Amino acid sequence: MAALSIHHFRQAKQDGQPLVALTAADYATAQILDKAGIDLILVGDSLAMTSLGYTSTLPLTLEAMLHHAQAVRRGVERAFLVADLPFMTYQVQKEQALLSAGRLMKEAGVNGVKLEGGYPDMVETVAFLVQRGIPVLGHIGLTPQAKHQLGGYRQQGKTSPEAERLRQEALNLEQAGAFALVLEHMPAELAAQISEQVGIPTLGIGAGPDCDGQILVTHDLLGLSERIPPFAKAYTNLRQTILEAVQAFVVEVQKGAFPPS
Ligand SMILES: Nc1nc(=O)c2c([nH]1)NC[C@@H]1CN(c3ccc(C(=O)N[C@@H](CCC(=O)O)C(=O)O)cc3)CN21
Ligand SMILES: CC(C)C(=O)C(=O)O
Ligand SMILES: [Mg+2]
Repeated sequence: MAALSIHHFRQAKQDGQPLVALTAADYATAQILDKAGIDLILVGDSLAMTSLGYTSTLPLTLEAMLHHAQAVRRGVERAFLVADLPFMTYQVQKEQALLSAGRLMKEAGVNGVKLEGGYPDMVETVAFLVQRGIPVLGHIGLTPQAKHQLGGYRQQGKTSPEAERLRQEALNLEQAGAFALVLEHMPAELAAQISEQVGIPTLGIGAGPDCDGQILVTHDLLGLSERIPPFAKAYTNLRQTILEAVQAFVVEVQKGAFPPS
């Protein structure tokens, strides 16, 4: 199976073919997503919450991200593989971002990185990485690493100056060379406008149906999360399924039915 390249994303937008992206944090999940034909697999820093039990994405280290990205890499043959740059591994200066992205590419074999924010310094950082051959996925709207600045995981871009700022950030990130943009938790109409304005594809999460593709956290889709954001959808309830399987094992062992004699 041929691995997808950066060109697939622009082509999909031109063809009006919706892009599908999901997160993964381990080998088995990555294999299943890849088999299902997902276009992009993100080793999202949300794994700090879904897989590690933290209450935000802030504690995740670059070492922990490398460990998960390496596991995911072994399970992916076709999808374009992107890792989030963890909090404070890229914001200090653009050289820090380059070194962090470089480690993820060399030590985990990811195809690109995602970083949060479209403010002028971050746009410069994106250009710095792209010029040095690193595909960058932008991320604007709700940027979870800024939760304490934003006052929680609230929808962004609700006022008209805020919406205008996000439209400008999208254009600036496109100009800097980002190959696609994540639009998180913003009004559907704003995400639709941004998607029409930029030539690169947008991947929406809580950003309505008119993005060029959608991304979700796999734990939410599978019903493994304790709570899911208001915009997510659980397509199954694996918490319940796993509980029932484990309870069946407990019962069989306790009554001597497993292993069979
Ligand atoms: N499992 C999981 N799924 C995600 O989509 C996700 C994460 N984790 N972790 C990182 C961020 C956090 N996300 C979230 C989390 C909660 C809300 C949420 O509940 N929002 C409510 C209340 C916001 C508030 O006032 O604090 C809302 O109505 O917008 C939204 C996005 C999206 N991302
Ligand atoms: C939800 C996506 C966009 C993300 O950044 C993550 O999972 O960390
Ligand atoms: Mg993230």
